Amino acid sequence: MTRLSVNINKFASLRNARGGNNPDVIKAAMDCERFGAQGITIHPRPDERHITTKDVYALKDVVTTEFNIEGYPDQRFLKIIKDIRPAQATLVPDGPDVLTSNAGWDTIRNKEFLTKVVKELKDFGVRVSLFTDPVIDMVTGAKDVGADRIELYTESYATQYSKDKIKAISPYKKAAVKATELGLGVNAGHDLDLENLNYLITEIPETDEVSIGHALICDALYLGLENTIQRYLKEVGFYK
Ligand SMILES: CC(=O)[C@@H](O)[C@H](O)COP(=O)(O)O
Ligand SMILES: NCC(=O)COP(=O)(O)O
Repeated sequence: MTRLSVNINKFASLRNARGGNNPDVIKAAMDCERFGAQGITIHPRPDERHITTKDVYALKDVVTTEFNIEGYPDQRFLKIIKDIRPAQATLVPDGPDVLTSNAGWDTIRNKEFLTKVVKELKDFGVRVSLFTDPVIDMVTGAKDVGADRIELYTESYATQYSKDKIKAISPYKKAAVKATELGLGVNAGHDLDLENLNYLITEIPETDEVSIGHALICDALYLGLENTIQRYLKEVGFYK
């Protein structure tokens, strides 16, 4: 069964636009869980453009489902993980100034660095997932550095889905098969939405978890948060 983790970054983007506490990010996390989300994902970027360090510590006390914290493993991030001990840390190779995540790790070139940080995080009792392009060598590299899971970076799947979904999913299926062979769990995320989600899950049923933020929050503006989460749960096959 694939689990749905709701990425709540965009609640914080909206809140930060006015500097007050509307919407309340902590309440939003609790509501997402109440409405059925099986996890909460955040990506506390160094510039605090959305989720702030203060949010991270406040969320620790309220998240009762799987807490997944994403980020580049610099000293700030490592301290957050050490203090919070979430269920999962997802490492992304983002520079501090990217608009949004735009690539998976080169797990071969960064082997030494990743081996060190993956071990450090696993020693905290945290599951470690690496944001990875659907490239076999990168999946093998993720295994070699000691990761527990990969998170397939689904931007190119999402972009190509409407033109040729069979072609779009093909490298992802191969990467997921390889990951499973190697004993790695498989997560997926980035630009997943109500259009492209079900096909991904149908073609890669071994997907352990999807983390979805941008499209889900946009949908919630029209459909309401509870209804939207229920619709995403339906797409991941929760209501069979
Ligand atoms: C790793 C990943 O794909 C997401 O965390 C994505 O980067 C969302 O981050 P933003 O909300 O900052 O775009
Ligand atoms: N890991 C992906 C994520 O958390 C959300 O990505 P998006 O749905 O905001 O593109």
